[in-house]
Amino acid sequence: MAASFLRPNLIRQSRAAYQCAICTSRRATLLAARPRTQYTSKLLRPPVSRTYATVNSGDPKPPKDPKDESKTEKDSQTKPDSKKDVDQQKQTEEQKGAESVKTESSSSEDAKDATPPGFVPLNERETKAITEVATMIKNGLPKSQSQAVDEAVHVMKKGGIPHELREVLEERQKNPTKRLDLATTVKLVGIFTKMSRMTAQQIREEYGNDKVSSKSSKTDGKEEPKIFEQSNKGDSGREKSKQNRSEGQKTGGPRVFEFKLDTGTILITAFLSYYLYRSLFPGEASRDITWQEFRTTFFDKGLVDKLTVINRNKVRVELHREAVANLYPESPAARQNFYYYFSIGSVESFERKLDDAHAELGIPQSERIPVAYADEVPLSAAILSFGPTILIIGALFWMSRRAASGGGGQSGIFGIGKSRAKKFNHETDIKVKFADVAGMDEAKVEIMEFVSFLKDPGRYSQLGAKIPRGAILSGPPGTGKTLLAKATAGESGVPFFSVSGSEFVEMFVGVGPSRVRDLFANARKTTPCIIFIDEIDAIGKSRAKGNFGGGNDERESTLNQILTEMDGFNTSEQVVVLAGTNRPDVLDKALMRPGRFDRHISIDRPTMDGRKQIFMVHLKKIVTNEDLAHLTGRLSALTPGFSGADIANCVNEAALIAARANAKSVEMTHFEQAIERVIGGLEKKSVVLNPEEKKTVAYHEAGHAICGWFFKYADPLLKVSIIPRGQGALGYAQYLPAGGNDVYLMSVKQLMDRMAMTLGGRVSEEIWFDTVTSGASDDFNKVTRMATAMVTEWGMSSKIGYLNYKDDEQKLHKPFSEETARNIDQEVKRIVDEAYRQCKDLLTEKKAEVQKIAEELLTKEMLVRDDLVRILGPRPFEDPGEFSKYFSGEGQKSAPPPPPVEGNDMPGEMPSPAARKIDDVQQL
Ligand SMILES: Nc1ncnc2c1ncn2[C@@H]1O[C@H](COP(=O)(O)OP(=O)(O)OP(=O)(O)O)[C@@H](O)[C@H]1O
Repeated sequence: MAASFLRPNLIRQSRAAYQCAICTSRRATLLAARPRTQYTSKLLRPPVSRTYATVNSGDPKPPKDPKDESKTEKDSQTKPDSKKDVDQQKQTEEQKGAESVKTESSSSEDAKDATPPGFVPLNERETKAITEVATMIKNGLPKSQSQAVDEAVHVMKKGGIPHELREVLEERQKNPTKRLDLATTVKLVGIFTKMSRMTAQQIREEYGNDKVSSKSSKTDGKEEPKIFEQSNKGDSGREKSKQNRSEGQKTGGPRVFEFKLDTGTILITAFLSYYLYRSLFPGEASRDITWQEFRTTFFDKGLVDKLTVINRNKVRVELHREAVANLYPESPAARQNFYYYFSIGSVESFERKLDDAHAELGIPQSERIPVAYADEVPLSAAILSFGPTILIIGALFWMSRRAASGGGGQSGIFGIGKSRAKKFNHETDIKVKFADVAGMDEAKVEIMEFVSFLKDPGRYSQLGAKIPRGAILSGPPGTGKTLLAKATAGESGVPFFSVSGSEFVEMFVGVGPSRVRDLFANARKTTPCIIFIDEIDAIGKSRAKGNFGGGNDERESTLNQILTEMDGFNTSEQVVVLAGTNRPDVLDKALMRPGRFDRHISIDRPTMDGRKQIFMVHLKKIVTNEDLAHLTGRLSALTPGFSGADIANCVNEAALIAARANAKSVEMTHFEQAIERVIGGLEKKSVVLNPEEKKTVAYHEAGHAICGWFFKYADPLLKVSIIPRGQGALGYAQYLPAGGNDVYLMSVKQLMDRMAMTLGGRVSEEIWFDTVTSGASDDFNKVTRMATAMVTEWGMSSKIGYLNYKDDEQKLHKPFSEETARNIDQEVKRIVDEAYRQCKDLLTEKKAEVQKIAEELLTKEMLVRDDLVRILGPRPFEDPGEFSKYFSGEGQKSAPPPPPVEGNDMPGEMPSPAARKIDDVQQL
């Protein structure tokens, strides 16, 4: 705000002020010698003269009388050099002032209200003194400047003088012969400048005010003029308020609100105000000017200290700060770090111009203004170039702060190398004991050794025995590997670190090994303890195999780190590492060598006995009134191939079904429904088959059932239904595993009977309908796989011989010749054709039985083993083994188990009674 109206003044007034200031400076002579005619009075005249003539700020400025101007100039040129001259000068000034007032009065006759009232001329003594001082200052100034001083004096005579000037005057009066010293001269120049500027602005404001003017008109000459009365006003105001306050207290009048300000409040307020002011009106740090402005305003006046050419296109003007500050205390140029800039076309032209200017002013070579050259990057460009870096650092900082604030320091960028292992405390978290792990007796014996080592290491060390570092628990999903590891920790009463192999893998390089290090470091702090790494195949894959297609260095280095850490254990360190995997075959050999995972404990799906025990464990948790021995036997017979997790799920499912039926306890039917549901999926009542489709499904299922019933080595049917279930299965059937026991070996006869039974559905359709359906595709798939395995793996084809061509998906080329391939195809087809013939012969022979079963199915939708016995008579072959014990009872609602599960070497292919029927637990 201030800058906006000061700027023109600065340019106009700087000349007058400067000319005085330099009287005492080194360059005074130089400048005095300068041809002064170059300054035109019009250009240099301070605005005071115009302002003074215009009382009302809103009025247009009256044009200057050229006569007056020339006259003033003429007067200014007169340089009094004696006391007489001074008197004469004084008279001239007075006369001029009077004339001026007269001129103003006459020029404003039309607008009387514009006449400035209340002007109090100085008393005679002061007038004389001020004129004297002005004369001294004017000495050596160009005439235009003298005129400016004259005009300031003129204004002062009307408006009064400030205290400082009065002091100077008094000093002069005491010692009239004394010459003005440098400090006083500078001070006086400042006062004159300020005076003229203040007069220009304030007279308009102060004396345009009627109230003030009427008040002022009453003042006599002894009083301080209004424009310098502010401090007095303040004092009297304070006194008045004091007076008011005491009066108010006395009279009980309105209380005057008082602000009590302490130093702290003042400082804070000052700081806040400054901050607010700075943010609203940011101070200038630079200002652009033109060459001409530079020349006339600064250069010609000797205010320039140094010039710096920046980036060859701009020049920074460094001024003599003290001189500028003394002359123009309010000018921004007086501030530190404020610079003027002007643009140049080229450095050469600038240098030429500067040389010319120096020459013009007659400045000798040795005193010329120094010019420096610099390359500077603008702040904005610097910020821009550093922007991305700052942004990244900021983001990292922010992320680290976030990491530190949440997630216990394990999330975020700095927690990335920390192990994610969950630590279970044996006292609070791990309640699992070996009693909770049913079956797997051999595995338990193996792992028990770790428990006794952790409990009593001395027993082993005293005999010099080294305890195995760890064990790999391998087996199909849900067979209780984690449970066994937990039970080990629970039994030995040590902390248990559980982590999944995949948690070591991150997208950042080096995170895996670092997490491994961290995990083992933590474990060592809390020895004895157990580390359990689940799904270790995620990192422990064979390095040779894993490298296929580019390799995975990160995974390898994680594995190496595990190997190193396990090697690094002291024999005394009681840290046992257990690892679980479903794919022991892909693990790196180095992991399995003695000294690392010494023990390899294979946990298979539970046997009949194991299932019984597992059922027993889980049945304890639910309410049932059934005979537990019979129940567990029957249920385990119904669930061949079920893993521990499947059994746990079944028991829980049964409890849920019972709860849905509002039963008081869980009954056998609930368990059977649960098993059906686990095997076949939900009944889909919404899928409604049309009668023709239903008939086809019924005859399809009847074909399977008859085959199962009359082929000796096929699996006899326990239950069949044509209610759609699961994902697109239109029928559902359960069979007793062949021979009534868990199957470990399959003979050619068994395989042929099973294949024939699998084809029973399609053959029945062919016999009973004009056309066949797509419902047997899954059957064909199974049959093909069985026949292929017979030919290529089990050596059951005389043509191919005793060779194993097991299909390996990772191999791109078949390991046999084209001719062998053709022979394999022929043999597979031959076997399937044989099975087909066997099936067709049977179903043609038993056409009536097929029809009976199918019709019954269509009416009842579901048949159990007893229905089959009723319709077909007892099965012509004895059912050996334990199964008969649980399924021979009359009227028992049977829910027979699914077929045996395909193990590594077991076929386990079963017929699909209907399209996409799910009858193999492995497909669940
Ligand atoms: N032998 C068993 N005795 C009792 N419950 C068992 C047994 N095996 C499995 N379970 C049940 O199955 C659940 C899952 O078992 P667990 O998590 O140990 O399987 P896993 O072999 O580690 O599976 P994955 O290989 O998928 O990790 C257990 O919580 C438990 O309820």
